[in-house]
Amino acid sequence: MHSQTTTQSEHVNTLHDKANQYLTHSISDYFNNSLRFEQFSLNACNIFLDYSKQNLDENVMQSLLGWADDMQLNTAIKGMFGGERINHTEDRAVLHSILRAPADKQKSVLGEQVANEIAGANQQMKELCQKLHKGEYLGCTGNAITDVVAIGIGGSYYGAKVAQESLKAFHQQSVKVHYLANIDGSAVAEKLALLNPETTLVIIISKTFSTQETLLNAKSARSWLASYLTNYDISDHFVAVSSNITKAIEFGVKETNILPMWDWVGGRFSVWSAVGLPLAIAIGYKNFEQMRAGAFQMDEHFQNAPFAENMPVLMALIGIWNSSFLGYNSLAVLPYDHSLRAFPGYLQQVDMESNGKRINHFGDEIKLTTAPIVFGQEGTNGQHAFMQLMHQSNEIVPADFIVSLTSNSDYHHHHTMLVANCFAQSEALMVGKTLKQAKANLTEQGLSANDVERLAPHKVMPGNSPSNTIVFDHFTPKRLGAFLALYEHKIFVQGVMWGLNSFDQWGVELGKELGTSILAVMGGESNDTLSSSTQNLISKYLDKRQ
Ligand SMILES: O=P(O)(O)OC[C@H]1O[C@H](O)[C@H](O)[C@@H](O)[C@@H]1O
Repeated sequence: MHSQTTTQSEHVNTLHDKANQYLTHSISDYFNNSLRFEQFSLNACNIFLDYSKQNLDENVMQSLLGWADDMQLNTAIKGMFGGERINHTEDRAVLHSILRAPADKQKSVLGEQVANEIAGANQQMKELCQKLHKGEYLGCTGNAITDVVAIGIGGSYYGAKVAQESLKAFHQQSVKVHYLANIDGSAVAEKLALLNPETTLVIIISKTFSTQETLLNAKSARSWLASYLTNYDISDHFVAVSSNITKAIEFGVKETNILPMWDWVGGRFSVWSAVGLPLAIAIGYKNFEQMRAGAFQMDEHFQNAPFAENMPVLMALIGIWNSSFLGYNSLAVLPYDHSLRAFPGYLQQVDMESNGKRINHFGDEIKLTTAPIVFGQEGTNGQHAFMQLMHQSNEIVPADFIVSLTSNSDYHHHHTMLVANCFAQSEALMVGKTLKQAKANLTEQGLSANDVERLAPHKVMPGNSPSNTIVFDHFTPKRLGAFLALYEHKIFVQGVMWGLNSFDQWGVELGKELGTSILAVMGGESNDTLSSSTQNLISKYLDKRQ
């Protein structure tokens, strides 16, 4: 399916030529066209995208869309949804989206047997949720489970965590769901101190069941349970979600308490599978299904809307224009919504772990800048921190402002101020402030001519920073599903355009390997391949080790 490299398209050269000219184009000037906002915004699945504050026009869009055709984006989309093994370095299909599709679609793509496995896993999730909510899941001392600790990291953590926080209004009161991801012992101690072992269920989530952090945290949780519940069989306090059933059983999880995963669901896209179990427990299985339904709605939009009106495709092309052509190598993700405060962290994994690569399908270096450095924080906190750099440094940082029109709380006047700040920031980043304006402001404030001259340059803001504003009414499970799928597909499209495999993560694997080797050195093994810096740091640690 990979018929050509990114740079073989003539549109790429055209876009490079255009970029030089657009770099000095004022975004504000696009608004001389009174239809700018109408023409550069769209609605899909109850999510509204305003991209009128981007530094592009119809001309650039046409080249980007032409390039998408050259890269056979349409075929690539069909390939992914149809179950082609597009993750070619691991020889796997990429089918997280099938988990949110109706059963007949699952059957036609995966066959009857796997479709039945999916249905079985869903049934298992549903029953477990119901049992917990009714207080019928009992711990070994006969008390009902009241708390669930989900142990997992990366994709086996972030999706469920971010969705659970976003959907607070839908939380079930009967069971509290907690997460443990970091390997730091302080995190473990803090979490376990809140819990009663008699009424705690531990869900170990690991696709491979070999991730160091997850296994160590799970072992510590097991010791904690065992030390309190001596003389009891604690196996009912464990549930596992994994594609490695053997290892989960070896750990001590009952086979009937293991929910499956499949190799065609990538970790960072796995919240739609049983990896979403803690989330389903937190919000109820019906709401979890609604979230899948929302994502399916976005899947349908993505597969059927013409590219010029296709939200994930447009967001992908805009992002590529910014990073690969205009040379803006970062993306600030700024949710003006407290419930989405974990979203920047989640997106860091989904985006950077997917597209933070420089080699194309043919094994050659990609001649374009690929994934941006994604960072962000909830508004307005970010305004009092890194946004200074966005206004006045010599970096241009494109931004995604994400804002809910309705408040999640009764403090409506807070919400008005929050939204006002969001709109003010995107406007200020675009408009900036000229030297002339800065001087006029200072003169108005009554400063002496000398002070006006001295201070004015410090008050200048270059402006012209592009941004998207993504707007929705408050989150429902369905809308959140659509929103998460929007970013998933955006990232997929970007991978196709850059000609890279968005679904492996060899860089992360190297860290895991070295982590294991260094742990062995700390345990007494010698390893002369390590640098003297690392050897000495290990010695320093060993000198102090308690
Ligand atoms: O689910 P696990 O096998 O424990 O993997 C957890 C995580 O490990 C690594 O960080 C991978 O890069 C992630 O994509 C994955 O989600």
